[in-house]
Amino acid sequence: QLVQSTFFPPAEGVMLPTGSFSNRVAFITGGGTGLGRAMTSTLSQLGAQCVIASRKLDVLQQTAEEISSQTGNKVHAVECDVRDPQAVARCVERMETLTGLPDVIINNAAGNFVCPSERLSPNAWRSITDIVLNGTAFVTLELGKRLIQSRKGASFLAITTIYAESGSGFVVPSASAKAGVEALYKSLAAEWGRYGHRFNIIQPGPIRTKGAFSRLDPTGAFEKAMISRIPTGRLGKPAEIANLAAFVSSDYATWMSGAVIRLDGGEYVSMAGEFNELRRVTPDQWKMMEAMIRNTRGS
Ligand SMILES: CC/C=C\C/C=C\C=C\C(=O)SCCNC(=O)CCNC(=O)[C@H](O)C(C)(C)COP(=O)(O)OP(=O)(O)OC[C@H]1O[C@@H](n2cnc3c(N)ncnc32)[C@H](O)[C@@H]1OP(=O)(O)O
Ligand SMILES: NC(=O)C1=CN([C@@H]2O[C@H](COP(=O)(O)OP(=O)(O)OC[C@H]3O[C@@H](n4cnc5c(N)ncnc54)[C@H](OP(=O)(O)O)[C@@H]3O)[C@@H](O)[C@H]2O)C=CC1
Repeated sequence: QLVQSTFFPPAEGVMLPTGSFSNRVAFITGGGTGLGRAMTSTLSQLGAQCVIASRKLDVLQQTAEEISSQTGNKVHAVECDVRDPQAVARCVERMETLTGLPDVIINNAAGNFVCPSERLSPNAWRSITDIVLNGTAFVTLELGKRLIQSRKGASFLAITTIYAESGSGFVVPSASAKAGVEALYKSLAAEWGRYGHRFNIIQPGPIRTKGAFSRLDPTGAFEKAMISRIPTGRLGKPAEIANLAAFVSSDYATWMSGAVIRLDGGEYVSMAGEFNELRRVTPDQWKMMEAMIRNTRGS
């Protein structure tokens, strides 16, 4: 952490009023681990009945039991590989039996690893884009059609990343798929408002989770450099994403649709600005540079 991080301590308590999600059902893909788990925990604390879905049923069940026993609200675990549209349909059928159709859908499941693009096999490309773009599309279309049929409104949220906008080397399948997810959600925000559906996007900056860090910084060599370019001087916390996701999915945000919200401690703008490296210039060096600039004449 950098010294300035003391100005920006994370508030990790639940932000919204108790009961904000009473009588609501939330469906969270990848809800068994990392950020998905944090979002599930927050929504459950706020009164939601949650359904979490991913490939590893044992992981889901453990998370579901831990959160349910803490909050007193039921969390259901449903096995689902989002790459398989038939598995998604079966998962949604199971959810309809358990809880009915959801009020809140969070497309959070993802796959990623750092890899020079010239080393990617077609299957490596497919494995990431299938989870991230096709998986999000299959979940969204399956639920969207059923919600439309039932005339029920819902809030859809996709978790993308700051490089969905800029692109990024070494995570090219993820960058391409996350950009596709953003186009999907912005497009549906325009098309499906008439059915009572909102679509929003959160772009997190780096937040320590086992899933992300083990695949994106396996040696730990890049963490220091990452933190040094974040103006608020620290990584994000899962609870910070969870509070924002809860707000975006809540009745306090019913006028929000088609929004792309970056939560990254300022990392994106810090990497983007042409002259931001001048942060390293010392006061004495500035004195000298200013004198040189002021002395420039006629050119
Ligand atoms: C430090 C953090 C800073 C910023 C973070 C910003 C953004 C973060 C975005 C994220 O999405 S983080 C979330 C990360 N979490 C996960 O990835 C969890 C799920 N991931 C997985 O299950 C695996 O990692 C998976 C994506 C590879 C999928 O697993 P699956 O079992 O379906 O695939 P396979 O193991 O069969 O592999 C498929 C295919 O890919 C090739 N491959 C796998 N790993 C690599 C690698 N490291 N480098 C190159 N290629 C790889 C593998 O060889 C297969 O291809 P072939 O069949 O051999 O051709
Ligand atoms: N942590 C970070 O720094 C950042 C994370 N993000 C995004 O946040 C989200 C959560 O990531 P994070 O919590 O860090 O990482 P995790 O690895 O913990 O979360 C990924 C989740 O996706 C699930 N998943 C993967 N493949 C599938 C599949 N085929 N079907 C269903 N579920 C699947 C995994 O469960 P299982 O293995 O059981 O299937 C896992 O629970 C992702 O969208 C990621 O891109 C974005 C920017 C930064």
